[in-house]
Amino acid sequence: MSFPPKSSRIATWLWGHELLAFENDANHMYSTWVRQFGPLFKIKAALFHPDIIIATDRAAVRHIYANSKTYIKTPAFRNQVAKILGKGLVWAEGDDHAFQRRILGPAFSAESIKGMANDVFECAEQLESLLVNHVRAYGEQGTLVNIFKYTSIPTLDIIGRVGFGHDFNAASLADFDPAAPETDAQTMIATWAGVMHKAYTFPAFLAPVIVRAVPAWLSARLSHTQAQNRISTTIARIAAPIVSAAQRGEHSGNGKDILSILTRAGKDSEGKLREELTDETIISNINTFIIAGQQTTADALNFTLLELAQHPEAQQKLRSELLASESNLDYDSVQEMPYLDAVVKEGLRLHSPLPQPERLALQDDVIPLSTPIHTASGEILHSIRISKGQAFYLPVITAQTDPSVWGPEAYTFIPERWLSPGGIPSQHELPHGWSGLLAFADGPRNCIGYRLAVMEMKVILAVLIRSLEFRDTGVPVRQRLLQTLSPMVNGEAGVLPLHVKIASA
Ligand code: HEM
Repeated sequence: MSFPPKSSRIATWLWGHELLAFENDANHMYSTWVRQFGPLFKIKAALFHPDIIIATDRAAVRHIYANSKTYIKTPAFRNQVAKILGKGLVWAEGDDHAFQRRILGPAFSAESIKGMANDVFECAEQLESLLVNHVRAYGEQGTLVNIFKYTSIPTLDIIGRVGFGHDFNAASLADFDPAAPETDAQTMIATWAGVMHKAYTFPAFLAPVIVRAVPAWLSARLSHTQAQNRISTTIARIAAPIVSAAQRGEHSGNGKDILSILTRAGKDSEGKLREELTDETIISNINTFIIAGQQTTADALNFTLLELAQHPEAQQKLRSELLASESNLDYDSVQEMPYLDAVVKEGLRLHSPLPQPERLALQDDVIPLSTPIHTASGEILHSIRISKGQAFYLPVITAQTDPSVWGPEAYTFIPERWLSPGGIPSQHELPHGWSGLLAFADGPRNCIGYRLAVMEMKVILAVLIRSLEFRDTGVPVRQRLLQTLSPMVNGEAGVLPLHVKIASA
């Protein structure tokens, strides 16, 4: 298997190829190397760790995701997850994961998500009025807005409401001092911002590299882990009494939130809550949904709004589709809008918020390949043997922008490609995953919240684009992997300036 060159500039003896990948935009180096070495190659890991396989080969990725009991999340990652999210769905492996997934599944079915639509619309409309009022104060020409500060408002409010019937009242996030947060929502977002602002520094590169090399007790002392812990402490404090009430059958939600569905689905044949469904499991999962579902969806919205600002013709086309709708916007009308659907898919293709899932092989295995490897001795390999302990990175944006699959305009935002016959590669050229993408991963551990995420994106974009116009400022925006995919401007993380004005019909 090939390696990128080992010149000291590219692979240093101490940091392998990992530092270079970390310093560049998310997946950028992997995309460069895929063009040179094909969709499966090895990189040198930092601190003398064994080499890591980078895989975007669709048969290999499908095999890895499908065999989730053989390819697990790395122990270092799970240690962090246990402390930050608790021992919920993201942390669980094997039979425990299968149990949790079975119990939680009904809360994320198509029908359950439809039942959450009113909450999603209300939160989206609240953001719409907030922005409209803000922008209107500047008259017709509108004003510059750091949209990054606004997209977390509906995504946090939605997950609070549909998660456990709690209102975070996140509107105050539009204007607050992160050094002196006053509400739970402000504490959580300020903590997240603190983590993100450090996440592109060298210590942040070092943290996971050290975590995989040292025992769990030491990793827990890293400030990085401790900061994230503050988010889960806040969530646990809010969630604990609500969960206890739900366990007693006294939860006052509207019956359509995840907690209500979970406590209904988690009852045994005698109507008693199954004992495996402890308060701790439920609180860990509420925590998991808030952290896994809030910033990811906000990131997807940030970058899709940036693309729409940079492609005014696409934005106008979307607005025309929204305004042409004869009925008021509701769950059904939003589902039926083809251009909106194409915009969401194109946004997630180019800007997947979790662009680098990783896995570790628990046993020796043979992995099938869709692109055969030609060895130096002239052999053609249609599969590769790997050994127990082999680590993998599965770069999502690299796979979804590979010009050998998506063509010469692979990196360009073209929603129309999803609407014209032959506009996207044929099914056998695409990975197995939602809409032929890997944005929500694949297999038994795919994103359980994908339907909710897609509905949130559709509703929030629909509500914003019908009344506001977003324009690019021309400032270069980088997309760095800082826990999730984050915009960075002039070296500052969490900044995405867009010019916003009231839309003319
Ligand atoms: C655009 C938004 C989102 C994206 C792109 C996204 C992406 C992903 C990806 C790639 C994974 C697999 C990670 C891995 O296995 O390494 C994942 C897992 C997960 N996601 Fe999402 N997600 C989004 C929104 C949400 C939402 C809204 C929720 C819940 C409310 C959620 C909850 C979860 C959970 C619980 C898992 C773990 C599933 C399991 O291991 O069985 N996500 N997500």
